[in-house]
Amino acid sequence: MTLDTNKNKNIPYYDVNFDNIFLTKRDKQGHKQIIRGVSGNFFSGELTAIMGPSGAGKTSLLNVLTGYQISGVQGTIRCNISSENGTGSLQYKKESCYILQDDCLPELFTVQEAMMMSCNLKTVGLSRKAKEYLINDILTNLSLITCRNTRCHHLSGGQKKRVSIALELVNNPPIMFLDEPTTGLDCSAGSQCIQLLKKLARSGKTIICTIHQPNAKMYETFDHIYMMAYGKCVYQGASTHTVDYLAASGFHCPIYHNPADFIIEVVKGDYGDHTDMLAHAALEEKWRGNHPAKICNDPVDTYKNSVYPKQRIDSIGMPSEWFKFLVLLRRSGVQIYRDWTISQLKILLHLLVGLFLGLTYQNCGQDADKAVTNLGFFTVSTVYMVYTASMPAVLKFPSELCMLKKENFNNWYKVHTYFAAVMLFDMPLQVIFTSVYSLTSYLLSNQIRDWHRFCMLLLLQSLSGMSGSGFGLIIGSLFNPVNGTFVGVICLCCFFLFGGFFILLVHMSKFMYAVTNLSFIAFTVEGSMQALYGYDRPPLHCPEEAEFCQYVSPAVLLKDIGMDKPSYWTDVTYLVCVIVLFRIVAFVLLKRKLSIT
Ligand SMILES: Nc1ncnc2c1ncn2[C@@H]1O[C@H](COP(=O)(O)OP(=O)(O)OP(=O)(O)O)[C@@H](O)[C@H]1O
Repeated sequence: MTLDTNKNKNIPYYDVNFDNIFLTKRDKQGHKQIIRGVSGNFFSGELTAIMGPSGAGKTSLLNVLTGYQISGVQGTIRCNISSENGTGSLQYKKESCYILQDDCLPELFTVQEAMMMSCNLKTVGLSRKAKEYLINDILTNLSLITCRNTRCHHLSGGQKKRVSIALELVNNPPIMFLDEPTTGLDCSAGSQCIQLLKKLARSGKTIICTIHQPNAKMYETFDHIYMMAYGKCVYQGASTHTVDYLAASGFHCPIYHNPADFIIEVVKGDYGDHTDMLAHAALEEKWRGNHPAKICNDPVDTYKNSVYPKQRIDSIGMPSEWFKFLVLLRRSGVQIYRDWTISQLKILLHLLVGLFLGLTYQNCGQDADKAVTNLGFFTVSTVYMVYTASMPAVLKFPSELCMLKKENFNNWYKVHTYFAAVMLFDMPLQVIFTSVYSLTSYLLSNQIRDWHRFCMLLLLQSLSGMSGSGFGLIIGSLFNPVNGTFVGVICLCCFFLFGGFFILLVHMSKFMYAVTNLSFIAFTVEGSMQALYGYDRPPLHCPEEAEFCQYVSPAVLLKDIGMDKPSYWTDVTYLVCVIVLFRIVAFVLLKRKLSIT
């Protein structure tokens, strides 16, 4: 279907046409029909508002039109992209962007930095100067130039909304969907936002947004109103035709009454249930405004000095996933550096805890009388490393999910690119944290001065930290932060129980001993004891004040606690496998979470 015939052929104009759309969702009572056979046309150059009372199905319709919601959808969505080059839904998704209600901005970055990141992730072939020029252009047009150096978490609600729009404008998408862009904004910021959208629409874009009861002036700004009630369309036409439409259906809008308020009152049922009658009346074409709305002759007059005069940005192309990986890697690095709670504070805490535990277990390392206490020290150290690595990881995905969902859906990057960048930063960070803790506690607890053994211990402790963070990522992908913290702690307690200290391996039944194979903590403790007491370590020192030292011989100690098999490298291999496995599972779960709609 070609909806557009007389527009400038050099510039792609995309109209969206949908026909007989149904959306059914399952809930406890069975199937619930949320959208009930709606159809319509949204033209380029027009600013369309999807309106309706709360629960009418506005967001659901937007989710369906954007492709955000796939399951339970019936009907057809067409866009003249498909009729032009046959690339269908993929191309439609590429040409459109969806700005969700929550802004989900990179909080620790300035507006300028966030824009540059968006540019780097969505454009290729532009010099840095050209990118800066483009950013300047967009920020000027969106009145954001004065806050370009402000970090996103310091922006006002209206500024945040405009930054969300600015980030998507970088690659100049011809179709823009926005879910409640004025929610949370005051009257003037809301009007400013709608004026901006109108300006963008006039540059040739198809702009569709959901909106809650706008004031009369804002209502008139919209070219096209798509009114919904109870999952049906009860009016589609120009905002200026609303009063006439309602009058033709027998509802007379009082003078000085906001038509937007009046039509909502009518469709909500304040004057009786007339949904079916209005749904039928809404099929009439005559209420539609003169479409398509007049498009500026110069399509880039929104961006007067644009670096893309009369040229679509997609002709410049998208960067490779490798380049995006590098951009995301840098973003992760800057984020870690700027968030002092996940970098500087953690290093300080690891140092302090290392001092505290080192002093608590002072002189346990070489004292034959305190050999079993030393086993406690390694268990506590492993518990500490695993716990401190896993709990932040439990919160990692939930805290970034909003931004990840938005950016991934709008084709900024693929999930595996994001995941790889995040993981690459996580591992060296774990090694740094572990080194700070291990070195301090190792020296203070007076362990054997053998750097080879220390390095073996460090390797194991680092691997246990990475396993812990992998475990945390799995929990974070499965549960929300509250449930995740709870479930995570319970699972870790079970792992700790089978760690080989709270109950010695030699005191377990065969079955329970086999269960310890599931605990990566058991492997870490065993490997640590092997590293420190194995490999023909000379006899331990028995202090004079002790009457009898049972464990002068390290080999006897290892035998008595059931860790005498030389298994250090097996333990290392096991932990490496656990790290890989946990991360693969976390990735699959994250991908699944992002695709559930
Ligand atoms: N997963 C679901 N299971 C069952 N019902 C659902 C589900 N998701 C949405 N609904 C129902 O679908 C209807 C439409 O929801 P939607 O969010 O699209 O409404 P809306 O018009 O955007 O409302 P609001 O203006 O309040 O945001 C509501 O009645 C809602 O309760």
